[in-house]
Amino acid sequence: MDASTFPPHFLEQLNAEPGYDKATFIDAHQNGGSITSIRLNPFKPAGIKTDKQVPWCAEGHYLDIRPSFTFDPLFHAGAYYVQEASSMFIDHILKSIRPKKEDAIKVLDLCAAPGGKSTLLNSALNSTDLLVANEIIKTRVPILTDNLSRWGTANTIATNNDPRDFTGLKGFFDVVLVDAPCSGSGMFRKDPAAMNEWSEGNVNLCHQRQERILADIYPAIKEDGYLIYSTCSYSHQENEDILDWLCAEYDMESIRIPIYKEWGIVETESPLQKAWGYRFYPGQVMGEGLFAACLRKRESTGGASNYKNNAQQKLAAAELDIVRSYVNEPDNFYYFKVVDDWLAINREHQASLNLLHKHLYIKKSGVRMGKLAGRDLIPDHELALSLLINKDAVLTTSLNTNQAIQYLRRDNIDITINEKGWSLMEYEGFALGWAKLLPNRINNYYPKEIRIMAQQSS
Ligand SMILES: C[S@@+](CC[C@H](N)C(=O)[O-])C[C@H]1O[C@@H](n2cnc3c(N)ncnc32)[C@H](O)[C@@H]1O
Repeated sequence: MDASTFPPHFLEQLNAEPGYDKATFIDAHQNGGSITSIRLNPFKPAGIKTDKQVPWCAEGHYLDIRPSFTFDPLFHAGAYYVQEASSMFIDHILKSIRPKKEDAIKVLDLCAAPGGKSTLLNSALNSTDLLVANEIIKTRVPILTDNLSRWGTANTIATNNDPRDFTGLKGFFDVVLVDAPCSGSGMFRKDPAAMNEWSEGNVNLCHQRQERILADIYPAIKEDGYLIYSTCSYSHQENEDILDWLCAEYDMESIRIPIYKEWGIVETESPLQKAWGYRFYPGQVMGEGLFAACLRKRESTGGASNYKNNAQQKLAAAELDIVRSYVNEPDNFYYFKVVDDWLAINREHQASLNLLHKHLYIKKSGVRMGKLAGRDLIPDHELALSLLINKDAVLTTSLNTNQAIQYLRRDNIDITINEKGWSLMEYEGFALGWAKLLPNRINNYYPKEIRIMAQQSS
């Protein structure tokens, strides 16, 4: 890749951007190779050996070689997420604005699929904090809910809404992340084909869409709450100009995020309002292109105090007892039914859930536990991957690597087991899903939609 490979006018525009160094940038695109990084799940510590830590995220690690994640059962168990390192800076922003996790907060990840930043935010939250992960595009919701399920927590709600649907939730969120759809130049190194999509016209369209999204979501931020804004674009129009527009249009204050010089991140100020932003250039940081900024809302746009709603479903006590027996510390959860499915969410979020139901199209809430058939629970995949499952209440089967791959392919598993009934299928102590053990065979219940389809190269 040389300078002539970039789209016309792209490098010219970059020349004017703060902190940009042409030679380093082009060299990183020509010779930089690809950087592999993962982020460990703090709720599923698996003792994974890694090479070097991502400086701005304690759970982020670089790998010297890119292994085949598809054929690693721990990946499917949710022990880690494969994430580009610069994106993990959002963790640093959240921890900077909330150094102590004292009062519970409500966080919205507005543009969430496939869920990289949702699982990042979730890792930094307590179970008493709520994370709402929203994705506007329906076909992108399943990957988001799968990734949240793998992470295993019961304090998340996934929704499928347009940003304007949140206007009824005035002042509801303490923190809103808008990881905006953008022109994507920050991903050129990873995905050179994205260069064909880039044009100045598209940058302008992205800018307009970003303003629309932010205007729609602004009322849902609480007074003194925070907006974290990020893009994977280098364009001023999508970054500093957006900060200028936000500060001019609304009563927002820019928040300066502490960074170390060694990290290689460029701190910028927007031209008019002097709002701080953070630019990541490949070659200067060990990661791809990113822009991030944080602002505090200084005004009230209504809401917040009215949000009390404790509508309770009538649940049969005998059924509830069965469901609770599958849960560690069952008093920590609120149980409810959606059609025949039982679900559980950290109990602090009952009122939020009821309220969100009135405004949004909910695609996942807490953990789906399964259906009752008489006194038996037909367990759901989400329950297997969740942190709330009481392993003393179920059979467990340990699989070696080959058996785990057979299981994840939804194939027959070469194993002899003498027990009968639903069994949690585990690899190195981490649950992968369910199987039903029958006298002469094992029924593999790994979900079809996420089974491994690829062939392993020898
Ligand atoms: C940069 S991606 C999000 C990546 C995600 N935050 C992550 O870290 O995994 C932007 C997301 O915004 C969504 N999107 C596209 N148009 C949108 C709109 N008008 N309003 C809200 N979200 C939109 C896209 O479907 C996409 O999932």
